[in-house]
Amino acid sequence: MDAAAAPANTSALRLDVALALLRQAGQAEPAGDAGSPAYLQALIDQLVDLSSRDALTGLANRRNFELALAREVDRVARSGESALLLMVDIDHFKRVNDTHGHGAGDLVIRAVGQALTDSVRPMDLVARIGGEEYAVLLPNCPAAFGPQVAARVRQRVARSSVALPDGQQLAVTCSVGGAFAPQWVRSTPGIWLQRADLQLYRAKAEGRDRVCLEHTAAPDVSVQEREMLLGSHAIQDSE
Ligand SMILES: Nc1nc2c(ncn2[C@@H]2O[C@H](COP(=O)(O)OP(=O)(O)OP(=O)(O)O)[C@@H](O)[C@H]2O)c(=O)[nH]1
Repeated sequence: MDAAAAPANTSALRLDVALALLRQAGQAEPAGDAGSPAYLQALIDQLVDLSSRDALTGLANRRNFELALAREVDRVARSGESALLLMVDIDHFKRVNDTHGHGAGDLVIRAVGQALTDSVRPMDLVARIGGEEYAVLLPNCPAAFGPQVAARVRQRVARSSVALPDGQQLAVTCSVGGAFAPQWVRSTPGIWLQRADLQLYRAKAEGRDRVCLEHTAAPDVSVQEREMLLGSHAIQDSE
């Protein structure tokens, strides 16, 4: 038998914690002989999936989102396609927890995650990246569609009322900030995130339940991005 395909000695593998995690997440143990390569690969795949998802909403988690954002920055720099990043934050969420309890807060977080997923294409990535903060990454989103897409996301959340166990219906709104990745420029995920975050901050400061997008379709290139594109000498030369 091929050594690589030989079953591992499962008693030496300590699979119990991995299997308990799967059970806790409501997933079945992989089929097949425990210790066989197919079984172990399926187990690894399930654990990878678990470690990429947010436990409360099932959305992509921050780790998964950061990987996707870095990939998208590279893709945009190579292809020149435009991609939009939206940061979404539930408005006055603390009040929900304070007034209705954390259980209600969790229901709202789930409902907003679902509304976001329903408002974008399957190819877009919706992630929960903090308590009541989400990111939506929209590859191949032409600049002219940005305002429309962001408005749809905000409206979809505002339309969804959340049913609480005591029968109350809770209205929720969110603020949305967005920025396009600079095309043809090797930027960094951090700079892109910062730009979108700045717009989210504006949306909150201007009254919430609104969208703020970075103004220019081809956003200004930061000093750091210009350095990456042209080298620091070119920056000094042009100043
Ligand atoms: N129920 C629940 N609450 C959470 C979770 N994660 C964070 N929070 C709460 O989310 C609240 C966030 O409050 P703030 O950051 O003040 O934001 P906000 O009340 O939404 O105010 P604005 O964003 O300014 O509109 C805090 O009370 C956190 O405890 C979670 O997983 N579940």
